[in-house]
Order: sequence, then C-alpha cells, then structure tokens
Amino acid sequence: MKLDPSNLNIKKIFGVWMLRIGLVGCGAIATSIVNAVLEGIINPKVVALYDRSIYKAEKLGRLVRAQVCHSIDELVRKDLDVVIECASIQAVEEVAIKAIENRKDVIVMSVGAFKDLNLYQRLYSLAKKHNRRIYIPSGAIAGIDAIKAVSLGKIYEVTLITIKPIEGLRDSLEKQGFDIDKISEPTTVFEGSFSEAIEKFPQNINVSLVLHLASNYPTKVKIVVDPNISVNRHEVIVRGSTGTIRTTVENTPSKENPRTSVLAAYSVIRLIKDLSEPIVIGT
Ligand SMILES: NC(=O)C1=CN([C@@H]2O[C@H](COP(=O)(O)OP(=O)(O)OC[C@H]3O[C@@H](n4cnc5c(N)ncnc54)[C@H](O)[C@@H]3O)[C@@H](O)[C@H]2O)C=CC1
Ligand SMILES: O=C([O-])CC(=O)C(=O)O
Repeated sequence: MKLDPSNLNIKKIFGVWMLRIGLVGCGAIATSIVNAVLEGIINPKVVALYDRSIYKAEKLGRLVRAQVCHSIDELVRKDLDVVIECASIQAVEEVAIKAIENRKDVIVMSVGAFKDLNLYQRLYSLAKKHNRRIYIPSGAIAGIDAIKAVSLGKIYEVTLITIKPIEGLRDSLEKQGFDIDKISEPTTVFEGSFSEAIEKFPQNINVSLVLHLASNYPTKVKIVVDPNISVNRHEVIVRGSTGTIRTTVENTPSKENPRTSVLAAYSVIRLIKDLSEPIVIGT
C-alpha cells in the first residue's frame, strides 16, 4: 500500500511534505529545535516564532528565515500545524487556548503549568471540542512509555529524586533564601509533593508534572543540590501491580540554560519527528 502523507499531520511546501511549526519562547529548547532543523535531524518548516525578547526571536528567526511575531495572537494566526510552547509556566494557558481556538495542535514544555488541574481539564475539553491534540513530551526523564502502561493497572508509589549542580537550581534557591556559598556537599533542598515542588522550583522540576500526569498518581519529589556533580540526575521509581520501574538519567545540562537538560530538548525534537512518521515506536 502506498503511503499518503496527506493523512499525516503535514503539508506540502515547495513539493516536499513538511510539518509547519511555530515556536513560543526562543531560549535553550527552541535553539536546540532550530539547530536540529539546520542539521537536518528533523525537517519541519519553522514558519514563525515569538519571544517577549524581540532580540532573541530575531536572532533565532534569521537562522531559519522564520517570521518574527510580536504577540502570541499574531503567531497563532499563521499557517501552522503545531505551536510549540517552550517559554514559561505563565505562557502555557494563553498559548494553548489561542492555538487550539485557531485550530492548531500544541506541544507544551512548561508542564508545571498543569499543577493547576483546572487548567488541565479546561484544555482537555477545549482540545476535544476543536478536535486538536496537546502533546506533552517525556522531557528530561526516562520511562514515561512504561509508566503510562503501568498506570492502567494499580500503582502504589511514584517517586522522583532529582540531583542538580548549583547552577541548575541557583535562581530558585536564591529566591528561597538559601545561602548558596555555604553549600559544599550534597544537600536536600526539598522533599514533598509534586505540586509543592513546582511551586518552589518552577523552572527546575517540570518533570515531576510529566511523571504525575503519566502515572496519574500523587508523585513524591526529593530535590538535592550537589556542588560536586556536573549532570542533571533524575531517578524515577514507580511501584505497581506489574512490578517496579526504576530509571536514572544523568543528563548533560544545556549550554544556553544550565537548568535545562539537553535530553529535554531532544525529547521534543523526537516528538516533532514522530509527528511526521508513518510508524511511531513506544507508547
Ligand atoms: N518538560 C521538561 O522536561 C522540561 C521543561 N522545561 C521548561 O521548558 C521551558 C523552556 O525551557 P528553556 O528553553 O530551557 O528556557 P529558557 O529560559 O532558555 O528560554 C525561555 C524563553 O522564553 C521566553 N519567555 C518566557 N516567558 C515568555 C512569555 N510569557 N512569552 C514569550 N516569551 C517568553 C524567555 O524570554 C526566553 O527567551 C521552561 O519553562 C522550562 O522550565 C525545561 C526543561 C525540562
Ligand atoms: O531539564 C531538566 O533536567 C529538568 C528541568 O529543568 C525541569 O523539569 O524543569
């Protein structure tokens, strides 16, 4: 049987089938997406981008000859298949609602926004009503495929233990009044629920929401700052009726933003690739 690309989520541009994407937020993750396009790892057309810093949007836009927008409203009206939010928790509601109402799918990176379960429910209903999809990539952790499967059975425990270098947590620790100069050994700086974790570390622990949404179980979080490591380490432990899952990643931090792991950017790059593939591997 011949594959008909028009059945996939892509359109023909200059005779080639391409997914048309728009980026909101032009920081570390957006830069990795653009680099992946330039390197030929993925082949969507970056049609438009927006950042509250026009300088950042123009700098990234030049590389892929994308249209630089001056607002989210302007971006969602462009000829796009998918809007990718890679900005901040505060941006998610506006980006997702406006994108869906303009008949675009959405990829959300600032998953911490879904600590507000009302927002999650409202976006779920809106996407259903407009026959659109909201994608939440696995981000900087491993095992989400298996955890989604296990969640159909019974789950007894979901725990995330995150260990980051000082630079990976600096902003949040300073805001909470930690004396960073005095931290000379691994120090637990948080233990509690996923919702408290994202409240206190809004730019550092979006993965706890990914884990919570995938498992549908109240996720426990421990955050450790370790001045002697150079990786962002995330250990996931899930105990359920099918057995136990343990995954550990030791991620290289992004050069542009030490809070963010390179793997988080690769997970959305992989998702963009999968959206144009006739066969998708993994749950
Ligand atoms: N799901 C996951 O596993 C992960 C999620 N993240 C989250 O993904 C998002 C993007 O991460 P990075 O690219 O590393 O961040 P970044 O800080 O390098 O870049 C974010 C960009 O978005 C812009 N921005 C922020 N709020 C905005 C708004 N309301 N409207 C327009 N532009 C806005 C900023 O000016 C900045 O240029 C962050 O929210 C981050 O916390 C990061 C790592 C892992
Ligand atoms: O990239 C990471 O290691 C995790 C992260 O920042 C987040 O979940 O917000």
